Amino acid sequence: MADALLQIDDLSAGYGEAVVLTGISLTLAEGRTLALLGRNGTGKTTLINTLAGATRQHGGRIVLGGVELSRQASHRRAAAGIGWVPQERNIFKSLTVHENLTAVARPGHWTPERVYAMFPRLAERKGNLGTQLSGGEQQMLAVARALVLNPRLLLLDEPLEGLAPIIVEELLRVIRRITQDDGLAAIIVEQHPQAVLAISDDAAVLDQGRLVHTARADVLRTQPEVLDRLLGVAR
Ligand SMILES: Nc1ncnc2c1ncn2[C@@H]1O[C@H](COP(=O)(O)OP(=O)(O)OP(=O)(O)O)[C@@H](O)[C@H]1O
Repeated sequence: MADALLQIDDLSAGYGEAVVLTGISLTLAEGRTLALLGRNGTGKTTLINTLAGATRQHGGRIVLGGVELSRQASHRRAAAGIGWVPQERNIFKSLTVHENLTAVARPGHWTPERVYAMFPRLAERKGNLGTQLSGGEQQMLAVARALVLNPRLLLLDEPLEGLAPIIVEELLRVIRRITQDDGLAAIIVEQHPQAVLAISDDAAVLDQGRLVHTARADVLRTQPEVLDRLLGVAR
């Protein structure tokens, strides 16, 4: 696809000499959300980390908005438009919420004020240190921090993991707004498919480091037998 925002061609990557991902080819158009699914240990995090520049790429190409990212360091990828929310959240715990945002903010649509409007809980906790936040608030801050980078592509690695149901609802609502109303492209990794398929346009399933299925999210949602075969869950 000539006008794809993200183009991945025949990617292989892993850790040191170990190859985890093989032959991954995928495109994502501007403004679309991709649900990246797969059983435990199939390479979802490795793919996200590879896009963010945190693994060893063994072959293939990653192109974002016409810029080849493959050999670029993580900070250059952030400048090129990758907003990464890693599984471990990685907020600066010794800084306040506000300092976490201002430390990384880049000019653009997403200012700290706009982010606070989206996450009223963070606005209330502006002066609190990272250590004083609940798990859900830390996750919101991790998403907020990626947003103020004003990325072209947001990478969310299991953003709902370990959170209370009420926080899950709140985060899903915000992620939906960011991706659907504001048109930011995103890749969301999740173990539990239904919630993420409901807010995604496209879906891709990994198995043993390979891409084994791509579909429209709304179609895959209605195919419990396919979900069961690919993920071992029908819900
Ligand atoms: N730092 C690392 N060094 C070496 N191997 C790793 C490392 N991280 C992950 N792996 C291996 O890479 C493979 C894919 O792991 P990955 O975390 O990408 O899977 P995943 O689909 O995200 O799983 P999960 O849902 O459990 O997080 C696994 O076999 C794992 O053991």
